[in-house]
Amino acid sequence: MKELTHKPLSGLHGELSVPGDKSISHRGIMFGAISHGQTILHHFLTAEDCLSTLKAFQQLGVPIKRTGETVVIDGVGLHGLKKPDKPLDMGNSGTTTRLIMGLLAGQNFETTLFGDASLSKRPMKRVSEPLAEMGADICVTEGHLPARIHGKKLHAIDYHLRVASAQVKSALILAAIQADKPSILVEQLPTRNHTEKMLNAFGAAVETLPDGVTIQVNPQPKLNGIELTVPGDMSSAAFFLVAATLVPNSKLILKNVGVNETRTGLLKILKQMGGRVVERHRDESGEPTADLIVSSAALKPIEIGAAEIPAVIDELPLVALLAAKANGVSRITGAGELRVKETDRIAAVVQEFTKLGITIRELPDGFVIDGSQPWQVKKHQLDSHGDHRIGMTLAIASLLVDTSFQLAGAESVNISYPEFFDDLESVMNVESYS
Ligand SMILES: O=C(O)C1=C[C@@H](OP(=O)(O)O)[C@@H](O)[C@H](O)C1
Ligand SMILES: C=C(OP(=O)(O)O)C(=O)O
Repeated sequence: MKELTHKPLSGLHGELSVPGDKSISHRGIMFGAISHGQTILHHFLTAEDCLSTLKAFQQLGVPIKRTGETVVIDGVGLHGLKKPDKPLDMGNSGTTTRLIMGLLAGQNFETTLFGDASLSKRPMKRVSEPLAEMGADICVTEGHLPARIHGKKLHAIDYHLRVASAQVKSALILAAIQADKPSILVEQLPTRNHTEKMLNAFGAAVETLPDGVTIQVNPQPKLNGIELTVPGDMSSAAFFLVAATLVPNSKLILKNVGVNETRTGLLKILKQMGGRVVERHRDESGEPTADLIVSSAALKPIEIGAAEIPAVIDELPLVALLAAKANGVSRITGAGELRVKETDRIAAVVQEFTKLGITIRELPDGFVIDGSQPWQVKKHQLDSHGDHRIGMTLAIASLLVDTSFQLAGAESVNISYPEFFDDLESVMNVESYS
C-alpha cells in the first residue's frame, strides 16, 4: 500500500528523461539474439517486463550481459537458439509471450511458456491459431498460458489479422522470417511498427506497402547485430504530459522521447483537446525522437473511435483522465482491446474513477465521461488492479484533488517504469507558506 499524500502544489516544473521504450527494448534483445555478431543496446528499459525477455533469451542459450542500462548480446543467429532446460517464465509480459511464440514456433526444439496470474488470463489463440496455419504445433491451455511449443518447419502465410495488434503482427513476422517463401500479412489498422523498422535495421527485408497495412516478409534473412540507443518511452512520458497539462501553473521538459507516428496518438489527442505541447524533433537510431515541452491548459472534450485507438492503446486510461477534466462530455469507443490487457482496463478505470467522484459511464468498448461535473471523492482507497498503467494514472489523478489517498498494488509500476514515483516527486513544486 502506498500513501499518495496530498501536498499543495504550485505546479510541476523541471526536466525529465523517461526510461527507454519498452517495445523497442524487448525487440532489441530478441533481434540481437537471432543476429550474427554483437548487438549493443544503450538506454535499455530495466523494468520487469524487459528483464523477463532478457532472462528468457539467456535460457535459450544466448550470451547476454547487462550493466545498468547497457546490454551486450552475442547473437547466435536465427537457427542458433538452444532448447532451455526448464520452462520459460514470461512474468507479466504479453509482448514477450506473443513475440517469443512466433519465434519458437520455427525452432527445432520444444519449449513451455508460463506467466503470472494476470498474463495467464490473457488470450493466446490470436497468435497460436495463425501460427498453426503456418504449420506450427502450439498447445495452449484453453486459449491461455501455459503453452507448449513444438518447433516445426514453417511455411509462408497470406493472412488478414483479425485484431489490430502489433504483438500478433510481430509474432507472425518472426515466424515468417523462418518460413519457406515470402509471406503477406494484412493489418486491420496500422499498429506500432517497431518490429518492421528494427528487423530491417538488422538486415531483414520486411516491406510495408503504400496502403500502410499490407506487409511483405521475405524469409531467411541474414541478420547482423547493431548498436542502438533506445529512445524514451512515449507511454511513460504520457503520464507527465497529462500531469503537466492538468496541474495548474506547470511546465515540464521531457527529453528525448520516441515519437514514432504509430505511437503518438496521445500527442494528437492532447492537442485536439487544447493541450499545449511544443516538440523539438531530432532523429536518432532510426526512430524519430523529440524533446517535448508541455504546459498547463484548459481542455475541450473529445470523441475517439476505433481508427485512432492503436496509436494510443496504452495511454487510454490517461485519455480518460484528460476527459475527466475537459469542459464537456467525451466519448471513447472502439477500444475493446483494453479488456484483455494486464487487467480489464475499461472496468478498472470506471471503478477507480467512480471512487474519485468522476462522472463516467462504461461502454462495452470504451467510456463516456462528463468532465464538466466537479469530482466528489467517495473513497480514499484506490487500487491499481495489479496493472502498472492503472496505478500510475491514479497517482496522477490524485494530484488533482485536495486530499490524500492510499494506492494498493503500487509496486506494479516496476513492470514498465520503476522510477515513476521518484520522477514524479522530483518535479512536484510544493507551495511554501513562508
Ligand atoms: O508490440 C508491442 O510492443 C505492444 C503492443 C500493444 O499490444 P497489442 O498488440 O496487444 O495491442 C501494447 O498494448 C503493448 O503494451 C506493447
Ligand atoms: C499491455 C501492455 O504490455 P504487454 O501487453 O506487453 O503486457 C502495456 O504495457 O500496457
